[in-house]
Amino acid sequence: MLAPLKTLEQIIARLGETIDSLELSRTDGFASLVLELPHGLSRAPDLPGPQFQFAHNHRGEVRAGYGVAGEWVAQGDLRLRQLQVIAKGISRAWQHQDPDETGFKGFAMLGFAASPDERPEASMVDGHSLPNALLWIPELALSSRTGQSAVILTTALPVSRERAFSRWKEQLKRTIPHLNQPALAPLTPAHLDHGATIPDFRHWKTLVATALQQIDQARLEKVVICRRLRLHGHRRFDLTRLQAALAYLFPSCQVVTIRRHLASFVAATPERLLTQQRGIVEVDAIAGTACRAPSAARDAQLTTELQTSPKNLREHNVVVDAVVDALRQCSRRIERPETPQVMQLNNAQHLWTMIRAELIPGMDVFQLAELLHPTPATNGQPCARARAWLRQVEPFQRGWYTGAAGILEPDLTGELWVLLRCASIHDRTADLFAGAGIVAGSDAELEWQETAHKLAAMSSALQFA
Ligand SMILES: C=C(O[C@@H]1C=C(C(=O)O)C=C[C@H]1O)C(=O)O
Repeated sequence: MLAPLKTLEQIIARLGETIDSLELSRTDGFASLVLELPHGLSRAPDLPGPQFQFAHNHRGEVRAGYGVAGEWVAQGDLRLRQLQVIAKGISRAWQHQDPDETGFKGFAMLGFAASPDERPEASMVDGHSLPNALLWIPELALSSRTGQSAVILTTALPVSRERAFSRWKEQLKRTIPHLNQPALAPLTPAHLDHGATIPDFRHWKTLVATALQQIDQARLEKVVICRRLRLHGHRRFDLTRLQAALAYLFPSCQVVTIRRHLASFVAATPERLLTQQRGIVEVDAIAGTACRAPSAARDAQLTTELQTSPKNLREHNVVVDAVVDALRQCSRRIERPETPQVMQLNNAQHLWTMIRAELIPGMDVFQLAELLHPTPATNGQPCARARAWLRQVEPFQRGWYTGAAGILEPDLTGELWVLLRCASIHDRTADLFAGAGIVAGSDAELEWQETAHKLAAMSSALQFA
């Protein structure tokens, strides 16, 4: 493998050779230059400044972005439509040059809070962080898939050659030397102090009882109640170690890190809101949860109980039905498996149905997100009533927890992940979030335990950070 400084020299030389292939004097739009990296990436470095990262161990995929070539924020019921209009404009005027024929392209990050009308900053540990909805084209992006990888440099137009060259060179200098650094020496697992959980267990029981009344009166079929747990570490949480621990513990999950200011939002989520590739969309319906057991026999028994539990199947089918209803509005054909599979993670197992649909022409990620978000996996059914009820009773703001984030391709297809098993982290403090679906037959204590298992995904990884 080339030494990092040698790689840096080569990439800067290649930038000099190829930059003139871009039409930097065009009056608007964006230009991206894609340059091959000599080796694959297992993860992207954590560097100061704005950055995002999506890493999926099993898929062997990493996408990361640093710096800002363009960013747009929105809030309110029209937030996705407003960002869609902007993205359509960008899509029409986004030039790419890929002189090394890597096949990679520039991309944006799209993410949004659970609710269109809350100001999530208030819920973040340091009091300021992510806007309600954000579309962000990074100045330097890294993309790696099955051992092949590229760095993608992007600029807004028009720009002079000198300015683009010097900005890109600076970004390369601060990033490339940090690629594929040896793994950090492990630390001893840290003790974490548990701060408050909101709601506390007493309040939780009242919330579940009130939800069950709503369900009994047929006002709601399902609603997802959440809690927030604050943890304090004895050392500053290190994001590189945290990402490595999450990737190791949850190799089939998407490890998401988003940082704009001081606080970072980190998730290891098993659930896709959607993957759109050309005319096909895939959606994960995940609902109905059991814990894992150390003994294989007990674990298998828990799996069977989960698969045959009427309460869990009811909770699950509400989500599948809602996803299918949403997709009917934009699809020619929908494939809906008859029985759910079980998705096993090391802290929990879930009923999981993957729904695939052939889309009518002209659909994009924004329209699909508008149709699908929030599914009853994180909100409830009926959707508007569950939302209104939660707005009244939920004792904290969810922020980006149960929102979604992912990658937007220049053709407006892409992939969004539901932001679960996550924390907002600043210095030594982390706010963790988890929820559980309440349907007829739910038991407050068991649902509380379920949230404890879900919280353990992040808290066990934080011990190693
Ligand atoms: C709400 C969460 O998880 C969701 C709720 C589930 C359930 O109630 O069984 C399972 C998976 C997720 O769709 C969470 O992890 O916080």
